[in-house]
Amino acid sequence: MLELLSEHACFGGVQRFYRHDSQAIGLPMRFSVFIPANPDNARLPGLFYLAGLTCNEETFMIKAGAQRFAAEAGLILVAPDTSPRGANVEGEADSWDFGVGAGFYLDATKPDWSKHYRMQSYIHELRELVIAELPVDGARVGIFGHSMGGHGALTLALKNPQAFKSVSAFAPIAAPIKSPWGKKAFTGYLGDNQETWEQYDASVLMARLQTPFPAGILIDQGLGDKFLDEQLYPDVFEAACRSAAQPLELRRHALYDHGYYFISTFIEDHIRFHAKNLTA
Ligand SMILES: N[C@@H](CCC(=O)N[C@@H](CSC=O)C(=O)NCC(=O)O)C(=O)O
Repeated sequence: MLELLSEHACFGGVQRFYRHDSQAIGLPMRFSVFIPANPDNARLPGLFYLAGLTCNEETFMIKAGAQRFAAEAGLILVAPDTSPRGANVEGEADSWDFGVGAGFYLDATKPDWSKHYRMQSYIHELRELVIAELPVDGARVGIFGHSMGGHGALTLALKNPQAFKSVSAFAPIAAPIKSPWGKKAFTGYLGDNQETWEQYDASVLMARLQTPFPAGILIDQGLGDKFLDEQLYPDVFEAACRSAAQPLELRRHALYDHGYYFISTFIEDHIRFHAKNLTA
């Protein structure tokens, strides 16, 4: 059951914040939704946004400026939190890139973490929930995200193309097996066997892809991003797309950094990309 926490008129539609008891996580979780004006109560395409390290369910709705364009396109936006809250695992709040605010959109297997840190399953649960409880058309759901959330969006879509029919990302952690953030998260949540990490590496999944996304994948990357060289590896994902014959538009932008000024600059293009793919 959904508990409505707050509701705000926004661009002719409504911005809402909800809490619910998650079965996948085993704890209450929060998420946000933007629903455009929908006088006929029609089923509308839905677009999930997965946020990055240190973010929560509010960050995207407050900072990205997406609602204006979702209102124009007739898209419902859904933004989950980035980790369980209140799991009380020892050390879970000790660093900003692991634990609280850093669930990495995977299902942990290591003891202590495996009980609640199940964000991959949670995103699927939330998808089913918004289809059941809100006017989201289950046949027209897309996904995008930023940094850790870009990694989440790419891996969830690549593994579940029937669930997520359109995918894009801002500055994704595109080859986490090579990235210090990814190595820390995978070691902590999954253990030392690197073969188990591959199911959560977008570049590995892309290299093995059987059926490309016909509408292509859109990625924007700032060249002034301080995390680009050490953490993100868009070139590795680009090479994997080439080998899998996956159409990819990877746009590299001089000067832009890793933050929400970058995202808000290009958010309109992403909303239009998904609206086109999900209404075709
Ligand atoms: N605290 C960190 C910076 C954390 C950061 O930059 N988080 C990004 C996502 S990074 C990858 O997932 C973010 O989206 N932050 C929210 C925001 O409002 O910018 C540091 O000290 O560098």
